[in-house]
Amino acid sequence: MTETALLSVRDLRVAYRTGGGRMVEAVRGVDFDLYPEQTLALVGESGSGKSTLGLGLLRLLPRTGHITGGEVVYRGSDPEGTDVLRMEGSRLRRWRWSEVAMVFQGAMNAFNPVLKVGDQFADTMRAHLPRQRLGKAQVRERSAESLRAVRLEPGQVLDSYPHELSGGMRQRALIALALILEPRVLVLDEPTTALDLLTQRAIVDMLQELRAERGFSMIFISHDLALASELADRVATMYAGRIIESGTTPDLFRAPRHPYTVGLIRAVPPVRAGAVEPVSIPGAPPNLAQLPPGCSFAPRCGHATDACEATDPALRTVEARPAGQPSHEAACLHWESVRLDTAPAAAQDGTPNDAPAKEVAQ
Ligand SMILES: Nc1ncnc2c1ncn2[C@@H]1O[C@H](COP(=O)(O)OP(=O)(O)OP(=O)(O)O)[C@@H](O)[C@H]1O
Repeated sequence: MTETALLSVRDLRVAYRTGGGRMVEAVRGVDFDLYPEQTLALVGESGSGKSTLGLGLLRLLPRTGHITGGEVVYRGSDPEGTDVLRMEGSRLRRWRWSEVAMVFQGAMNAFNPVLKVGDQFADTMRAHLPRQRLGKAQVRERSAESLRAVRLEPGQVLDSYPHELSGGMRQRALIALALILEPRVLVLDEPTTALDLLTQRAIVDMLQELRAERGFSMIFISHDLALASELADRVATMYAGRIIESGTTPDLFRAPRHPYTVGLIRAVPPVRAGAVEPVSIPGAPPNLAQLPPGCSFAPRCGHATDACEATDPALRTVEARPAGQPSHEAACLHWESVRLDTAPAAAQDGTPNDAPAKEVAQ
C-alpha cells in the first residue's frame, strides 16, 4: 500500500432539510483517508449515517440532503487531483463511474425494470465515454467482458430484464456495471443485504478476487460485521453521524476501545452452536435533532460517568504506532478500561450510569 491517499475526507458534514425547514445533521464531521487497493468498511447500526456518508462522497444525496462543510479530495497529491465538492456538471458526472463508482442497496431498484440489462450497460458507457463513439459491437463486447469478470454468462444476462435474473445475479450484474469503466474506487452500500448467506459469501469472495486482479479500493458500507471483517483492511464504526472508532480489522475486532464497537461485536449472532450468545446494545440510537449533551452514546453505555455527559470526546490515538503505520483511534474518555470481554451493563432505563467507569468480569 503506498502512502498517498486516493481519497481524503476532512470534517465532512451532511444535513437533511426536514419539515418546517429545519436542518438535521446526519454526518457530523467525518475524517478518513482511503489508500490505493485498501478496503475500508463503514459499520454501525441503522441510522448511524453510513449511507449518507457514501452518497455525500459521490455527491449523490437526495434533494433534501446538503453537504454543509468539510472537504473531499480525490488524488490530492496528483497534479490532476480533484476537489470533489467544487466539481460541477459534466466533469462531476464523468468523475463518477469512471473514477469512483457506487453499488447501491437493493439491485432491483438500481436497475431500470423496463430496460434490458444490456441496454443499461450500453447507456452507461455511452453517457460516460461520449468521445469514444463506441459502436454496438464494442459496447456489447465490453459489457460481456465485465459480466464474465463477475462470473456471469453474458449471453444469459444482457438480453434479460432485471426481474428475470435471481437476486444474486442482479447484484453481480450491478457490480459489473459499476466496474465497467474501471474506476479506482468502488463504494458498496449494503451490497449483499437481502441475499441468502451462501450468495453473500460468493459475492464477498468475488469482490476480494476482483480487487486482487484489478487493484481498486473499496468503501464497504454494512451493518454486517462478519462480512466487513472478511473484506476490509480497515474498519470505521459510525454512531450518530460520527466515526467513533477506527482501526485495522484485527485491531478493531480483537481489541475494540469504544463501548459501542464492543456492543456491535457482542450483538453478532454465533455461527456455531454453543458459542457465546449475542447481547444486544440496550436503548436506541439518539434522535439526531435532539442529541444528548456530551458523548451521544453515553445514555446507552455502561462505562459512562458524569464526565461523559459533559464532554463529547474527539477521536484519539489509543495505540501508539510508529509513523506511517495504521492508526487505532477511539472517541471515548474511558477507552483504557474498555475490553471486548468486559462489558459493564448499561442502565436499563436508558439513563447514564453514574458509577465510575470500571471493568466487570463476565
Ligand atoms: N432523505 C432523507 N431525508 C431526511 N433524513 C434522512 C434522509 N435519509 C436519511 N436520513 C436520516 O439521516 C440519518 C442517517 O441515515 P442513513 O441512511 O445515512 O444511515 P445508515 O447508517 O446508512 O442506515 P441504514 O443502514 O438503515 O441505511 C437517519 O437519521 C435518517 O433518518
